[in-house]
Amino acid sequence: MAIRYELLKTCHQTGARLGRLHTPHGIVETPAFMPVGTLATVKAMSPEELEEMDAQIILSNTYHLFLRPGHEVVAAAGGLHRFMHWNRPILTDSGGFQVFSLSKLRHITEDGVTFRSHISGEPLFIGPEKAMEIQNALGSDIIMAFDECAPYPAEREYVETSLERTTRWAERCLKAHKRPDEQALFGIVQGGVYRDLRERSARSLTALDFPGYAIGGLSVGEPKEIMYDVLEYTVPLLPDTKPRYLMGVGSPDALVEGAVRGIDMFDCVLPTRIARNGTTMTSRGRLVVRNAKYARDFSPLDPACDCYTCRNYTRAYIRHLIKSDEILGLRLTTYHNLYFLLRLMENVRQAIREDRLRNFRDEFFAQYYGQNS
Ligand SMILES: Nc1nc(=O)c2cc3nc(NCCN4CCCCC4)[nH]c3cc2[nH]1
Repeated sequence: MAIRYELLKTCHQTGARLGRLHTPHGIVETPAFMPVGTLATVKAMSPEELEEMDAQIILSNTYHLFLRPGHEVVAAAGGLHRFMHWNRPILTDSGGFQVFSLSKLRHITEDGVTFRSHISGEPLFIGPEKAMEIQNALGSDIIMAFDECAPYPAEREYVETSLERTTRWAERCLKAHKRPDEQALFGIVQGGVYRDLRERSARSLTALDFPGYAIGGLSVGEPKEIMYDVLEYTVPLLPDTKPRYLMGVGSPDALVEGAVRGIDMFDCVLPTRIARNGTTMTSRGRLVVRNAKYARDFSPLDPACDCYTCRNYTRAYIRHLIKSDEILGLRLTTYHNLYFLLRLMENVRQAIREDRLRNFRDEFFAQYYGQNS
């Protein structure tokens, strides 16, 4: 078995669970947040800094690495872990979502998706078999089925046709996957915001007995309340002995609300992306450090944070760096934002251990969202 999920405890106050995901590159305590390293690097962070802040697992992208440098180059380096000098677990997304969010002139057929590279413009193709070939070559510990993430909003019949094809693609992925003992293939539940379609997708995929399940098709512009509704009726359809991964979700409220509803794994570019324009996450809410009001503020980004950035630098200095486009500026804000979310997930795990996640959520939200409202 490539991975083993150990269910340690279910929170009595909520549907949250404490787990341990055993992978060939180490153990992931769940619920866990996965920093996104799309191009084989978590932007502005070194692997040593990610280890220092206790990032347990990171995400990388099939689509991007297929285009550049090419999965054959990564394979020749000995795989993604060797290539990027990261020896903890890696999860790779399968490319479906990225083709739609990045490339032009894409065209879906039963075979897969033809598109033009957003870098060179050359015509390319990815389908289930190609997505497996690329991820097998990358050597990530967890790989994702090739799917279509239906847009939001989308007509019911579009979502239905799409989920039926995604299920057929999932079966083709299972057949094409060459290394099931070393790399765990997760199925991805689709179905948009239609309850009966979500149930159909979940039932079809659980019948195929994947080692883990992702909930896709969310965090694509739908209101958060709708996302939480979809989780309420989709998560219970997934086996509780296997990990559940909510794709593309990473704001503090959505991480806590997702954990409350039984999600074990999350990923999002949010913390690293907003850091690069000087927006930081603090225990008292978002702080846009480039704002003039911090020009002479010699306190840390977050007085309640003990990260490298908050122990050694001030808002005034970080603001100066960001305004001056100094590389150290975005490194410091990135370090802090990732540290903040990783600590948040640690606090969520502790709250589950103590059966008080609902209380924790209320206290955290009052601090994070209260002051700014
Ligand atoms: N294979 C696959 N299938 C999905 O349905 C999927 C659904 C997703 N939904 C998101 N949302 C990302 C939202 N993100 C928020 C911060 C700014 C950039 C976009 N990422 C996703 C990735 C996905 N990957």
